[in-house]
Amino acid sequence: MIEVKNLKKSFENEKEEFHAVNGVSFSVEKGEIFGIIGLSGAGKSTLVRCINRLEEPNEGEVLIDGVDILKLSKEELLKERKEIGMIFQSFNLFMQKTVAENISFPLEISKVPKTEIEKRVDELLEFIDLKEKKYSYPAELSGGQKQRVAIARAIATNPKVLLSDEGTSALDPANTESILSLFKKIVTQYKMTIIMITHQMEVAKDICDRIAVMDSGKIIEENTTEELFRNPKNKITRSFIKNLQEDAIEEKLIAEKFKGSVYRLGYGESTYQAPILSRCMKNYDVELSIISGNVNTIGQSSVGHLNIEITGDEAEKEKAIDYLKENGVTVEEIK
Ligand SMILES: Nc1ncnc2c1ncn2[C@@H]1O[C@H](COP(=O)(O)OP(=O)(O)OP(=O)(O)O)[C@@H](O)[C@H]1O
Repeated sequence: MIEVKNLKKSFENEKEEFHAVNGVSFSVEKGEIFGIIGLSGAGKSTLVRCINRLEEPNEGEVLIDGVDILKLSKEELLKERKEIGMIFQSFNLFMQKTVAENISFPLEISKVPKTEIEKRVDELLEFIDLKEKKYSYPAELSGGQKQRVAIARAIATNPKVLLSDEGTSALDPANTESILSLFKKIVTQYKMTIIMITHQMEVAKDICDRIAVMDSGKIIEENTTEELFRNPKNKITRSFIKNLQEDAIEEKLIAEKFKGSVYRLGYGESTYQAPILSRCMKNYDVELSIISGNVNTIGQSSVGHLNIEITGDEAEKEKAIDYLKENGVTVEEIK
């Protein structure tokens, strides 16, 4: 069980003290997936980094099965960190190491015997379904595959808790889905506890047992996912849920209104500035109508989606879709 009590972390800005985490308390049971959702700047990353002391809190307690992480000496903390795995939005893999070497790293630090390391690495590769990439380098992997390796590395020492700091935010919907399934597998197979922070309600809603909403360094609402959706009390919570419902309404309207095939295109940093759609229309005998779309800035990168209707001959449509996919756009058929 993890208990966070009255956690505080402030930063000295030019003139005054800024309270990034301002008296946060919550507890998470073993085997639970606990989501912390909030807008940019709410203090989510700082909070989660205080849990494993990547950031030193000013005040409070972080108890993992009764052990207060904040009271540990540097040496004791190094040992206890084995109990806390963490993954990041940007994967943070060692680029000069192979997949197997990345996963071995925490085991080597923990002085696990070589033969045991080899066995554990193979077991983890099987678990994340990436056996064939054992000797590949991170640069040779897709974003989703990189995050699976980062997860294997984070859980290699069989920690009690896995912290995810926007672990799916850089991924397209299909890869997000596969990472969320992996989270579920970690909880059922290894009985770990997961604390995940996200700014996306659609990510939290399908997987979290309970969700806490954070704003200005405080938890402003906390409930089981079902209850939070049924009866959101705070304005910010309601706006997270409303956006989600608007997406669902939009998709229903699209299905009713448009005669042709409708697709949802997902694009990221490498694709959103390129004139892929206009080239697609030039190269193939199809018409593309934009229905709706958006761009979100996540950290340094921009990701977004476009809903489009494609009309034209079936064979041409297929070629156009292949062209989009070849150019790094994810294509999901809505109707
Ligand atoms: N090292 C630091 N020094 C000064 N201020 C900081 C530091 N780290 C974070 N902050 C501030 O604390 C606040 C909370 O930041 P934090 O990264 O925890 O928010 P967040 O909810 O994770 O947002 P995002 O999703 O954009 O990362 C922000 O206003 C940020 O500018």
